[in-house]
Amino acid sequence: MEYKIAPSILSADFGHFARDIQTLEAAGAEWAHIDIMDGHFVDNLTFGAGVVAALRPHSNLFFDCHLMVEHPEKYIEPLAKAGADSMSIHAEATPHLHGTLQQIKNAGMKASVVINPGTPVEFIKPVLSMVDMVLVMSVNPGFGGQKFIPETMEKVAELSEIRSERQLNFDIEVDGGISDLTIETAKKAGANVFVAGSFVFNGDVTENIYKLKEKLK
Ligand SMILES: O=C(CO)[C@@H](O)[C@H](O)COP(=O)(O)O
Repeated sequence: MEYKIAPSILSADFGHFARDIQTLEAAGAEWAHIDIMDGHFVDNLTFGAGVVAALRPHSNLFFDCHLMVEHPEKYIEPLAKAGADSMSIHAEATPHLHGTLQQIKNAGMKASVVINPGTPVEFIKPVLSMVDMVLVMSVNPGFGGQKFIPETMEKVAELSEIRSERQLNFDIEVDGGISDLTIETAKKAGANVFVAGSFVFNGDVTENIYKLKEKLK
């Protein structure tokens, strides 16, 4: 599995997204992680497909959109049109998980399922054969700058085992509290895509991405 750093623009300068996303690309980040929050599923409100569409002409990065919203199905068409590459939806957010993931794939995007720290892997077993990625939240969703929850890595290890047992192919992404101190723990558990917000944007972005990549060698 290829390792990927996916900086979260939740910690970027909201007045300069285009500039900051170009800095990420120049610094060697593989993906841009785009946190879409509706103020209902989580207590924070960010932006929607309009901002994704506005950023698309400024970057060739893979746009990894993490939907922390109720009714994620309503965002599929707008995000596909906006140029999103991937859409990650919370297992806790819809009673129609399988159908919504299928709709995402039909719209031409990669489909990913997300689980909160309190949600077991068991809950998403029925969709593992159809997803491109599983995102394991290593903090409770809604805000950047929170402390990494190490227990969530047990779920990363469990997913990694299921993947090899069932000969599946999905990426495993971790999100929340990832820094140069925690990334190795996530890597050892079996993750290959690492979201980092505050660690990347607090200080020199290029240097911070380099520090994360060094830990993956
Ligand atoms: O989805 C979220 C928060 O809900 C994340 O993507 C955060 O943006 C990660 O921020 P840090 O924990 O790396 O500061």
